[in-house]
Amino acid sequence: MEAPAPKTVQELVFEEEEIPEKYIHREYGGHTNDAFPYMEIPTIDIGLLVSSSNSAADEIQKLRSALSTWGCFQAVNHGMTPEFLDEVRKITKQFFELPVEEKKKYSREVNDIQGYGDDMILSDQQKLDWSDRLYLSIHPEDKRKLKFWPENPKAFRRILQEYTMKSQWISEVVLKAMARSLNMENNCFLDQYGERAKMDARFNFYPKCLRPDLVLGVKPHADGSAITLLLQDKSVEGLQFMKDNQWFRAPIIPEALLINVGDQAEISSNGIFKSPVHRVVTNSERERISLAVFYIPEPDREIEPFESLVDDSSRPRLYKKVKSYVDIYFQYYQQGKRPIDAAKLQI
Ligand SMILES: O=C(O)CCC(=O)C(=O)O
Ligand SMILES: [Fe+2]
Repeated sequence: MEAPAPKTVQELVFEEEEIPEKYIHREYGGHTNDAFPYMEIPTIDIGLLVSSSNSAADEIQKLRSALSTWGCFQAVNHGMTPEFLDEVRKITKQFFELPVEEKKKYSREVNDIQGYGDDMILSDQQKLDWSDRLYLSIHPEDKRKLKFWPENPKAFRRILQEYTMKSQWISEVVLKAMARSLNMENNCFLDQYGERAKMDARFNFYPKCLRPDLVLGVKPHADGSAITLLLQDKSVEGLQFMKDNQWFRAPIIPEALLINVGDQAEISSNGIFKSPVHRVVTNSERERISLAVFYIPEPDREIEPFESLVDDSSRPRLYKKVKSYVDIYFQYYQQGKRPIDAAKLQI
């Protein structure tokens, strides 16, 4: 007989008073979000990146500087209206508000990432994240597993389809601008990642937690993607980025998408762009949602630093060639290690 599926965090909140040991992070400092300073995260106008105006060059310089320091920026003027972003937040909330039994129609299978559920358990010592998720492959279309795509709320599939198309356009604009900012040919990232690069969506739900000082919504990690587009909750903070060994909280700009470098673009750029370590803290008063879209190279592509960014004297090659990075990623992540360390060359 199969073992019963583990409880989602939402069920724990309803049924149990004590926080189970596997969620408790002993090393976590027990601070609330407002104990941390805000990061100075740059805002970039996506419309300017595609324009031929004089300000385009300045914006591209700003992008390079953002991605080589914080590794992220707030994207505005990206073609999605604030009303549309609110609709995306609304279907996310509506899905997680459904009764548990209804959501379980979309439960992921034990060893598959797609579907609804809690943190995937890959190691015995693993600490669990205080969040429930719905993980869906959204592009290319033949990678979709529609049985996991909610039919309730009614608008879910239509809105996700539109969000997918717009996110793809934004990702391509950003990847081309990243190339130009390095004085390279427009399509070099896109060509390395392949025509059938994937996009996966992760809808995150962070229930309230009576002891936010003991748990983490998401443990510290850097993304395994090439880049990630994040739609934050409109009013509840929780996301934090690490820089120079200190945590900073990410501010909310309701109409912006927060875009960050993932490990694979750090590798392609030979370390010029930084894949930032980030985490999510929880909150005793309010639940929080977010939606991350990961842009992931085709699995059989070899990802390695561009030749033109390697120079034996001034900028030695920092990373090996990697393939199917996302597979090694999860093994490392769940043991609390940084997967990109596996790709580093000893210098
Ligand atoms: O919820 C957030 O703000 C961030 C989530 C995140 O880092 C992720 O899904 O990889
Ligand atoms: Fe992340």
